Amino acid sequence: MGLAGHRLVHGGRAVQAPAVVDDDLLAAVRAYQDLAPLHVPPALALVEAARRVLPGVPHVLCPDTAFHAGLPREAATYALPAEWRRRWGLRRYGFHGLSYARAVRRASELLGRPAAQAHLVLTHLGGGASVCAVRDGRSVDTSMGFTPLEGVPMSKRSGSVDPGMLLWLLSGSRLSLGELREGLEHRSGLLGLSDGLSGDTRELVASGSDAAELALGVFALRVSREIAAAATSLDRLDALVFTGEIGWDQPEVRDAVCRRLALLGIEPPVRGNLDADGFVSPPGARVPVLVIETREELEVAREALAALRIR
Ligand SMILES: Nc1ncnc2c1ncn2[C@@H]1O[C@H](COP(=O)(O)OP(=O)(O)O)[C@@H](O)[C@H]1O
Ligand SMILES: CC(=O)OP(=O)(O)O
Ligand SMILES: [Mg+2]
Repeated sequence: MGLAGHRLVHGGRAVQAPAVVDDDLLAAVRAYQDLAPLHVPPALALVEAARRVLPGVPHVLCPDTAFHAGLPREAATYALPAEWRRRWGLRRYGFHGLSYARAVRRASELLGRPAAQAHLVLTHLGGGASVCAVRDGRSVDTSMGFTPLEGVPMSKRSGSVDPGMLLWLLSGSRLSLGELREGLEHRSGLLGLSDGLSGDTRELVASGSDAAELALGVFALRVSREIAAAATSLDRLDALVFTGEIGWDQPEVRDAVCRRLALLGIEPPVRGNLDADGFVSPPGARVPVLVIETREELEVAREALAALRIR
């Protein structure tokens, strides 16, 4: 028997754990697609096509949000009118959960400590970027919220910006809703910071221009700030974990982030890129720094199999 596993970035309230697809579930997911417009519509189109090509196998949706489903309420709640929160289900969900679930398991193997006892800060830096605090193996805070637009700057997405500025841009006839969305989702982040040069840190590091330096500087500041903030949810820091495409292949970014975190006992890495998951911190470092390759597809396979075994 076969099965097909699918990454679903936003499960909303419809899919809080890996679940086998049927028509009702897909209809429920469709209600959430505009909360992750870059991710969910193409994923749903793929699920529909895969169901037509492989009608005889179960299709399992594995949500990014599942890893954060148990966020403490202080971490999940926005300081907004309670009536709005109730009416529209406004809350912080968190994303990159498949990446974090696997990275926590790999980090605990490398640290020789059970995942259920691990206190970690992890950062997934790639097309999308986020930070997550893990306490006793569970997500207790994360930088992305209701949508994958909150938090640190990303390749082309803005991350958090002053909500008052967004209101100002929308008022009068400065920007339309469509223009604002397009700018925040496609022309911001590293690309916007570097004045359109690139959303890819490899090109920014190679460029060495003033605009590239500004982009990398803002990125390192925002990521290290979010890491320090995440650490306030932990009693101790067993390790800092870099993952995501940039986390994996950009030693200059890891170095710039770690240099800002001396107060947390983190030292600059002594190793560059690795061939396999491992340590980049010096031997005996007070806080080990780990680099773990993103393999979301392996986590999807694992979670999809587990979902079927339970049934
Ligand atoms: N150092 C980097 N290495 C790899 N990808 C990078 C790097 N810096 C930025 N990126 C961007 O991150 C994305 C990684 O690819 P992909 O995995 O498809 O994106 P996503 O994280 O959105 O799933 C690409 O858009 C790429 O341009
Ligand atoms: C949730 C998210 O932003 O995912 P990605 O980094 O794959 O775009
Ligand atoms: Mg990705």
